[in-house]
Amino acid sequence: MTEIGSVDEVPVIDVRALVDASSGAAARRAVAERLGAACRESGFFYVVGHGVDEALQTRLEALSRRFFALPVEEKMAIRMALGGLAWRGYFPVGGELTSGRPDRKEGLYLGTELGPDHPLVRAGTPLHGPNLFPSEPSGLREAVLEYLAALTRLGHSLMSGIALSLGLEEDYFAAGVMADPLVLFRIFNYPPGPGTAGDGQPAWGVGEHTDYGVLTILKQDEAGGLQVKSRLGGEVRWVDAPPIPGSFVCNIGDMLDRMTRGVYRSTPHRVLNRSGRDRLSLPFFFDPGWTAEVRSIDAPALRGVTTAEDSSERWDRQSVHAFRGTYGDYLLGKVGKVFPDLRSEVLSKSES
Ligand SMILES: O=C(O)CCC(=O)C(=O)O
Ligand SMILES: [Fe+2]
Repeated sequence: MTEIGSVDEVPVIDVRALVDASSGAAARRAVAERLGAACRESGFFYVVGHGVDEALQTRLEALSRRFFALPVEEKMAIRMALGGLAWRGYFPVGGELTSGRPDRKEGLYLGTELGPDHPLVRAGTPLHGPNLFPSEPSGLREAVLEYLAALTRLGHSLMSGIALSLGLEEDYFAAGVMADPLVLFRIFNYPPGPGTAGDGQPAWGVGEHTDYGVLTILKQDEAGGLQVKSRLGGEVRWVDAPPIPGSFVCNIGDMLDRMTRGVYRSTPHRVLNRSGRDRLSLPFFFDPGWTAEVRSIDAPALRGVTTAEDSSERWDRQSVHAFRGTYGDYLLGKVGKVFPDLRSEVLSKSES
């Protein structure tokens, strides 16, 4: 397999063999080994050879830019408050908090399109339901749904490699916690702006955090600004994960960290848009099913590993390893912190 190179500590991995169902076992295992190494070292990696149609990506990016260019009143026609329990819609700059501070970004919250008759929607399950698509620009709905289908396929392919890297059957996740994945998707626009906030701190597009689920697949534009907290060699430092044409940046989330007892790391990251223009990014979150029980995995590659407890070093000082329950329980505990205005509405409805 060709080595494409790496950007600081974030390797670039050609995943063609995992995506192509006709590839041989040895080629798949070779990719899996590289994924496993990246998950242990930085928890971040780029993927190329992923097979996601470039024309679809270009179309989605152009439509997203047209949406964000609309006057804010028009965008607010699909504000998140109207999405209710499904947690979908638009939020304006400053509407989301990470690490307790408002982020310098606006965004559109999306996810798997579920109609009112879907059993989870009927049961009033938070974060499940129909999307709130804008009326303008037309075509955004179709592009989003096509992209979600393509990225869901890619998510399963990458998870088959991650399963192999742990010495598990390829379908371990697809037949288990990812059988009915919770797919959340966001389109963010980070406006250009002051490098610092009023208190002299950097005006973060997104503050330091880890992602909650299993795997995040991020498409970012040319502006750059994503930073990853590297701990390679025992030294903590922030490294850039700049855009690489044709690639996605992937990182693993808290649930894979939890399942692997801290061997595969959900690594903190943050965004600062220093480009002087808008920065568009599209993170796709591939998460365990809402009712999936997340526990540590008995994998050959993890035998004899004791849990690496890192809560004292974590951005939120919380232990993912102490967590017991379903992914839905975990996520509900988190979302209220990032959208305090919506918290009471969602939590009170889901309890009733
Ligand atoms: O926009 C980005 O580049 C990253 C966003 C992110 O980290 C997140 O939404 O969890
Ligand atoms: Fe993130």
